[in-house]
Amino acid sequence: MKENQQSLLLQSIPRFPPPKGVKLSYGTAGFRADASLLESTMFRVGILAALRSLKTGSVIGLMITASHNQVSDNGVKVADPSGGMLTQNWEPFADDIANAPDPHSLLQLIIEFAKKEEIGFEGRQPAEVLLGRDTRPSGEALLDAAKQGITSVVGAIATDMGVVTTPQLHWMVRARNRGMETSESSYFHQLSSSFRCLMDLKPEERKNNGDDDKLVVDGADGVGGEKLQQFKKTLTGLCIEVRNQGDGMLNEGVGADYVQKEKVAPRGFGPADVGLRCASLDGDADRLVYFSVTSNENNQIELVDGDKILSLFALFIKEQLSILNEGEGEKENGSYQAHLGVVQTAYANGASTDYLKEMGLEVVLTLTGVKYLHEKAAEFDIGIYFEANGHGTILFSEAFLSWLEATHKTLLSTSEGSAKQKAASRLLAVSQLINQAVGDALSGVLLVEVILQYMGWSVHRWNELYHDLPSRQLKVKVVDRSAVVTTNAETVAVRPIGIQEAINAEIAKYPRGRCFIRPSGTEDVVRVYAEATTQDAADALASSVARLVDQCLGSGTA
Ligand SMILES: CC(=O)N[C@H]1[C@@H](OP(=O)(O)O)O[C@H](CO)[C@@H](O)[C@@H]1O
Ligand SMILES: [Mg+2]
Repeated sequence: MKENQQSLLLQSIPRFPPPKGVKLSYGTAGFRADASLLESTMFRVGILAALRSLKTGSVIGLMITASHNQVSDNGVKVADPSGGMLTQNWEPFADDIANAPDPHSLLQLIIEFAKKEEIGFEGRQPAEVLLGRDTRPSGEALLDAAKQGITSVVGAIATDMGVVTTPQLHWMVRARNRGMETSESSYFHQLSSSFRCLMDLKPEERKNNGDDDKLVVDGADGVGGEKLQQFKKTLTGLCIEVRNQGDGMLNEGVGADYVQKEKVAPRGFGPADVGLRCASLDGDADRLVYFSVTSNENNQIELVDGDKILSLFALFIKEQLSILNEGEGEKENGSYQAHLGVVQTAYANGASTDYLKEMGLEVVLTLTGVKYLHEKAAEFDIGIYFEANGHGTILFSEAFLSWLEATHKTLLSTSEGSAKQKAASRLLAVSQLINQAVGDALSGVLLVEVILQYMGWSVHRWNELYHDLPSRQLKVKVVDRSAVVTTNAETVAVRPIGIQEAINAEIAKYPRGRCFIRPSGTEDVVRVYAEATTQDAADALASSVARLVDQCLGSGTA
């Protein structure tokens, strides 16, 4: 590393001393902590993002958000050139620099890493990082720290995209690296035009449905609510009312995480909404769940979670593929047997996995965290991934898309208006609508809505696809959550020694019981998940295992 670069870093590094006695980890989805602890982390991740840009010769994203966490928390995640999550190979470097205790050791780590990764600082195009943040009040100061980190790499450019959803920033990074326009309006334009195209391809008899059929969306009092309120004005054929647009406290009794975990209606929804089709976004709008208020009391809901969204998408895609392949002998006529697969985690409801397998789909389980699901889904021609909490998307391989585009062109010239041509158009429109970089609640909501209209289904009909096994999730606050170590896609705890045997003894008491624990990567808690044949049994199993965790490691249930 040249001297001018070293001295630039040495000038800026001391301005952001790390907090004392705090160990930070890149975790499930970037660094997260109380916002007051994060200035030095932002600055350092800014440096990392600029280095990543130099290494890849591409634009990189840096998003400041703590998603579903309480408003006083904040966090940061990095988007790679494809718009996906930062390559996992760089996570150890992120952990090391975030925790480097003094300027000298930080500089040393950067010099060594740049050498190992063969990052040249001169003679190439300068680094560029696109920055975004959610609506958290701490975001502005943290953005400034990140910018200073970026610009302490010689020549690096920090481009502020303002307050955006996480998926918008990922989309912009991807678009920019493909030579496309990166503005918010181009993002909205892509979503609305592909949505329009899918609406126009509805079966004739369903063409007039939908206009007076309202969807009510809980915006979590975050950035997603604001954006949807703005975006919905440009949509026709869909009536959306947005509540919790940002006047109330972010994520406080609202949002997809709250609705999915507590299984109750969010703030602002009540008896007057019984039976309506409702949806909830999370704090940075990368998660989406649907629900419908079922009773006048206790805010009870029918929850339609990420597993059901995945099932709906899988059904639709499978149907379009079979229309497209109808009557085509394998390998004849250029037909392409697309490899369709779905990816879930251990939190997926057991009934959903059974349902998807019965549909003849290949189902893969990965660790919790989009970075794992996305990677796996990218191995298919069409890979659909969803976490039960509503984070997911549909990935189309380049090879499949090229085939689809060519086939569509041929069909347009030979049999315009045929069922096959329409199926090809629909699949192409889905690939434009659904975010290819990361799960996106705004594009997700549009795809769900258009598929429901295509099928002529109500939210209740959709929810009847299969019946969820009753489940319960709890959090346990412990002294050190890293004391829990898991294996087998997080379903077996190998540490603390003996705890898994005790959990197994509890599980054995319940028919079809399933339960596992794992340390959260976003909150300072151990999570407990339990499933059984009745809600009481799931609740009892979760509580007894939470007690075990507490006795073994902890200090009271969160
Ligand atoms: C059980 C659960 O919902 N876990 C969530 C949560 O991670 P944890 O590591 O469990 O805190 O936040 C992640 C980021 O949003 C999300 O990917 C993941 O699914
Ligand atoms: Mg989120």
